[in-house]
Amino acid sequence: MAASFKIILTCVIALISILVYNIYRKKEKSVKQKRLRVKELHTQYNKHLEKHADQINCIIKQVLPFEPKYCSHTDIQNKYETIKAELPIVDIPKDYVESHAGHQGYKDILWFLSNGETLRKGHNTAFIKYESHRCNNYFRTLLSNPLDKQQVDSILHDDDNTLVIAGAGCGKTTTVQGKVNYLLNNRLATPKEILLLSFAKKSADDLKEKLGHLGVECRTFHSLAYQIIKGVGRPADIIPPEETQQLITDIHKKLTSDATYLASFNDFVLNGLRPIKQENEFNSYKEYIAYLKDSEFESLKGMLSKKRFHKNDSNKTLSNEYVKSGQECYIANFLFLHGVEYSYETLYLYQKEIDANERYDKHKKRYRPDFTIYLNGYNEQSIKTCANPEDNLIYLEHYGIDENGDTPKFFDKKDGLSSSEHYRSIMQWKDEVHKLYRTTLIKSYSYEFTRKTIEENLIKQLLKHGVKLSPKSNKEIYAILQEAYSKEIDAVVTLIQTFIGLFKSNNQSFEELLQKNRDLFSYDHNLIVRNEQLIEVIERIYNQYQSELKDKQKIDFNDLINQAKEHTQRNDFLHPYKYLIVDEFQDISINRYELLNAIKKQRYCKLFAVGDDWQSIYRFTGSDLTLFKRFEEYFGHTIIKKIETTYRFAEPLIGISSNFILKNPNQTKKELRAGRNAHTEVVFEYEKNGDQPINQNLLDILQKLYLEYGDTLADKSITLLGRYNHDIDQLVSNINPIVQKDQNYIYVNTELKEVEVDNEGNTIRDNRLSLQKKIDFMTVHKAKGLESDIVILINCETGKYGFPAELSDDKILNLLLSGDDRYPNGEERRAFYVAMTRAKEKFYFLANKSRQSKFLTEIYAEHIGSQQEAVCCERCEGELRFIKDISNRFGLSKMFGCTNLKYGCDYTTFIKNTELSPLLALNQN
Ligand SMILES: Nc1ncnc2c1ncn2[C@@H]1O[C@H](COP(=O)(O)OP(=O)(O)OP(=O)(O)O)[C@@H](O)[C@H]1O
Repeated sequence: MAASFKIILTCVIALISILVYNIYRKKEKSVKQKRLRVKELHTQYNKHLEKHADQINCIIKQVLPFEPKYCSHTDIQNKYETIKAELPIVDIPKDYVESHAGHQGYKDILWFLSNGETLRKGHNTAFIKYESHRCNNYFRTLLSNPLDKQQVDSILHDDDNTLVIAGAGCGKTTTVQGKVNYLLNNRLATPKEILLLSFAKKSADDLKEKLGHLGVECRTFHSLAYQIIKGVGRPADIIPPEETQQLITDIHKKLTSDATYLASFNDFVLNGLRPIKQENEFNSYKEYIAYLKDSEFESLKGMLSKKRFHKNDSNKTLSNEYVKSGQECYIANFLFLHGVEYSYETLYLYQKEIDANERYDKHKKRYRPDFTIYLNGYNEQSIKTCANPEDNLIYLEHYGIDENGDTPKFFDKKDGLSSSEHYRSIMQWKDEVHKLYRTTLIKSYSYEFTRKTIEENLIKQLLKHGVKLSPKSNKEIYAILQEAYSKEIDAVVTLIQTFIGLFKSNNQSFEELLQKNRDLFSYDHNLIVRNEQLIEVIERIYNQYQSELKDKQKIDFNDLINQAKEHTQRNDFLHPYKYLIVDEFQDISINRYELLNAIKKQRYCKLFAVGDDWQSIYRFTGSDLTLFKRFEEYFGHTIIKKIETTYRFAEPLIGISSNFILKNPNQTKKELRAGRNAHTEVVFEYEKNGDQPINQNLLDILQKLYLEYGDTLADKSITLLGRYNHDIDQLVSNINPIVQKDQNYIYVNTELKEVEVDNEGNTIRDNRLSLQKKIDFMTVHKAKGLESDIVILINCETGKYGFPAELSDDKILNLLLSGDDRYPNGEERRAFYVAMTRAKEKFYFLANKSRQSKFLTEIYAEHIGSQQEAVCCERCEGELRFIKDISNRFGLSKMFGCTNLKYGCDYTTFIKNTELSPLLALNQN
């Protein structure tokens, strides 16, 4: 037993020993192998260092060091490329003990490869610091004014792409001048290697005047494109933009002989241009009134009467027919275009009888049904002498209720009733009145517009009551539109021109656009349909336009750019440039970007772009803000710099204008500051005479200016700005203070006075200035880039042709614009900003208060309104106007009414004379 145990134990011990031995052997072998591998690695690495000793040396000496100049993103990428091409990279063994002479150099190269970007930034910061110090005197004396720190900093940054974001009057052109001079002076480029580009001829000529003598090429994009095409040997016959516009207008005229085209076009002018919104879309009465003011619904009949009256047709009387909603405008036009004789809001036949009973209810007093329709050849005048008028007319009431009989949510509650209950009680009262006096009443409802049954129902009811309908032909309708809505027709044609310009610049297809229309406006079916209708019209014009260009063997400006891009892409044209410098970069369009990109891709060159996205106002020539906003996504690695000191204007205009433009969240944040210790005043001047020409207001402004400036006023530059050329028509010729008027200026001849009397009535000062002055007038778009001591913006009103001009901001353009430019009225807001920033010393907003633009309301509320007591209508926040004095047992009081009565707000209030606030007292005038 004991023996066998011993044997077993011996065996176990022997086995364990063998196991332990084996483990030990294995470990020893592995250590040996590892040592061998490390040795091998070291040998390999040493061989690598030896083999590439020259390259390592060369890289250390020639590639790694930064030259004493700006190192661009491409420069460092080139260094990486050189290193990779010259030196295969191997890992340094972890426990390598430095024994080789090349080791440290190799290590430095590896470190450079992983830290190059940080090194580049450090180098550039140091270089710019050094260079601005070195060139301090140079930049101080280069131009008439010393360049400021941000301008110099922008110039010295010399990356692949540099975008300089400027403010108005911050010296964009000055910075471009500085850049060109610096490049030439430091031999970074020869004159032939620099191309200066701008968008408008005026600005390219300005650059030529300032820099042409240095031998650099200054061009517009179009002249560059022409040059490229000419170089290829096929000079094109080009039609300029004015002719393009004329051609599109002519094509439209020709197409009006086509019945389908004409029907679609007429329908768009009548119903598509200002789509009718459902009243329930508005949250407040204020919002609703603002929409009515912007849309300015005027019936065809009203417009015709106005036009004929203003043509001095003595047989005509003026009947202003401002309908109170888009739906009523639609009904009025429907009646008119079906040959139905009607009048709008005429007093009810038995109004006197009703008034005798309804003394205190204003909804029932002076009852005016919406439409009075005359039968059997009668009209508003002849019915007065008719023996039995009720047999020859019917009334039409249009009720603003939905299918459940509810009113829009912003309607007022009344007498303890909800707005719907109150409205329905009035409807019932009207039914009773017509029954009582045996007059015929037909009705239409808001919800019929949603259901699209309005026309069908109207026709049915009118025919039932013996109204003869004689619908006008499309040709007749067009002739009426030409007379009544001529500006609308022009606006649609201009919209089509803008659309075609953007369309050609974007290289999209109509199929793509239709799809985009469905996707983008999926929330609004009516808008989709309305856009499709317009796209159909545009496509007809576009096809004809392209085929006429082909027949005439001509190309337009967009083709010019597109063709030049293709030649550049095919290397038909080889560019010699090292630098592309673009001024006014905010005006860049998709096809101009593609041309720039083709040049850059063909052979490396740097892009230096200067622009101000706050002043991008050339959307109608194809400019797209996205290219500015997302510059780096389009052009690659970019350095962004800002120049924010404005040498033109100062506070408070800087604050007011910056605040205004930054309401659009898509605009770049900038902090403008004044470059001189000055003050630029902003003045709100409200017209006193309502619809009178503004001559007197202008005289008042000049008189006030005289009190401030004295005789030096004669030397001040004064500019009148308008949104449209026709804004100057608000000024009337040949009456004081205007002696002459031209499209581009007015000539003022007046005497200004400064008279002061003491307490006894003795004159202590009597200064007079006989002012004969030419005051320039121009549109905001023309004024871009210009400046004046005093600027007066004369169109600060609401409406289709107001400012913002609602007709120019059509949603259909969103199909061709990127998301960055879809802020409501964004383009008009920028144009308003451009207007404000032309002034050096004083900026005037001149407006009629009851028609003031929403832009002006916004600025006024933010900068002035808060300092004054608000005096406005409690319902729609419109201005109150004095109506009459009232004397009753409570004493003397005054009646005020809302100035938005024209748009349907009949709010009135009575204020005791003793409680009148100073501002309301002022409103009596
Ligand atoms: N560093 C400076 N110091 C003083 N004045 C300067 C400086 N830079 C530019 N200016 C002046 O400011 C004015 C506006 O310059 P410039 O016309 O280049 O501005 P801009 O940015 O192109 O203007 P806008 O944006 O309105 O088109 C010019 O009179 C110019 O001489």
